[in-house]
Amino acid sequence: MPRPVPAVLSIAGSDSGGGAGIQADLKAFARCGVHGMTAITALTAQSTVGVTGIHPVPGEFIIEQVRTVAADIGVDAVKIGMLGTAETVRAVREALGHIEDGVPIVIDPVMVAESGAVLLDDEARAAIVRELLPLATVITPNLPEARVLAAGAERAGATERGRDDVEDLARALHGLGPANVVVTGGHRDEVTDVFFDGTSVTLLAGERHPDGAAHGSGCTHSSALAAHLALGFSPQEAARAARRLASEAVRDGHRSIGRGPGPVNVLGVAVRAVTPDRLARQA
Ligand SMILES: Nc1ncnc2c1ncn2[C@@H]1O[C@H](COP(=O)(O)OP(=O)(O)O)[C@@H](O)[C@H]1O
Ligand SMILES: Cc1ncc(COP(=O)(O)O)c(N)n1
Repeated sequence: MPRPVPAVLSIAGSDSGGGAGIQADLKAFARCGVHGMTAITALTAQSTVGVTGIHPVPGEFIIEQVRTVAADIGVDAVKIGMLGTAETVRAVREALGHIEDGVPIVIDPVMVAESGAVLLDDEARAAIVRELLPLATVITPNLPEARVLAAGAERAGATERGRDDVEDLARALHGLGPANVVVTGGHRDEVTDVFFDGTSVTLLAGERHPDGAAHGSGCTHSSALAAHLALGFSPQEAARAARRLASEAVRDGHRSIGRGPGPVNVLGVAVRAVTPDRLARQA
């Protein structure tokens, strides 16, 4: 029987502060109207201020999480976020073998949290490039992540040189094997996402919300993108929709939750808590 709504799987880390990672992904899936599923790669003890600990999930158990949901529910798109270690990358590569060929895969090569904490070691970065990027339908690095990945590409002889221009960066990253590249714009003044499909570059412009809250913006973006692919949108249309949703989530974000960069709020004004006061007023 066809699923009543698409089912989208996030393979990513948990953010105990509720702003990024798996927690952001499930909120983005709910906002997009798809059924969200999770295979957790690592637990982080994390707040808006920093990460105090990382507890990787054993590779075998990452594979088991994916195998279990794929066998019963099925998977219409995958989003991959924080991986942390090379062992985790290898496990995720194996886990993808339990998902049908042709299911779209979005990879957000998470390296550093908004708070500055490092979430990926060097060996893992090389493993992502080698094992996962060639499988991706879309990769969604932010500008610093794109620079790091492209530098690796140059060392491997995959690109020619000098990569400060974002469009050139997107082209260089396409050379690593993904079908499409989005370099997200949160770290640039004009906040324009750069989309490259191997033939042409499209600039996905939009409003900048300088006073918003951006912890979780990248996770929200890549999850919304995966959800839109599952819903049948083209990669470019999905990237446009994801940019809009992420930007609104930053705009509606909670600046005063925590002492660091506050969490995005992808559910926006649609969700208002039912407080005893509000309930009494309605009665
Ligand atoms: N201040 C902002 N105003 C509007 N959109 C933003 C803002 N910051 C990030 N975005 C959008 O959120 C998405 C994630 O971008 P980015 O912040 O670059 O990712 P990351 O969280 O991985 O650093 C992109 O679509 C980007 O354009
Ligand atoms: C578990 C986990 N995954 C990803 C991020 C990056 O999120 P962002 O760059 O949007 O702050 C994070 N901080 N924690």
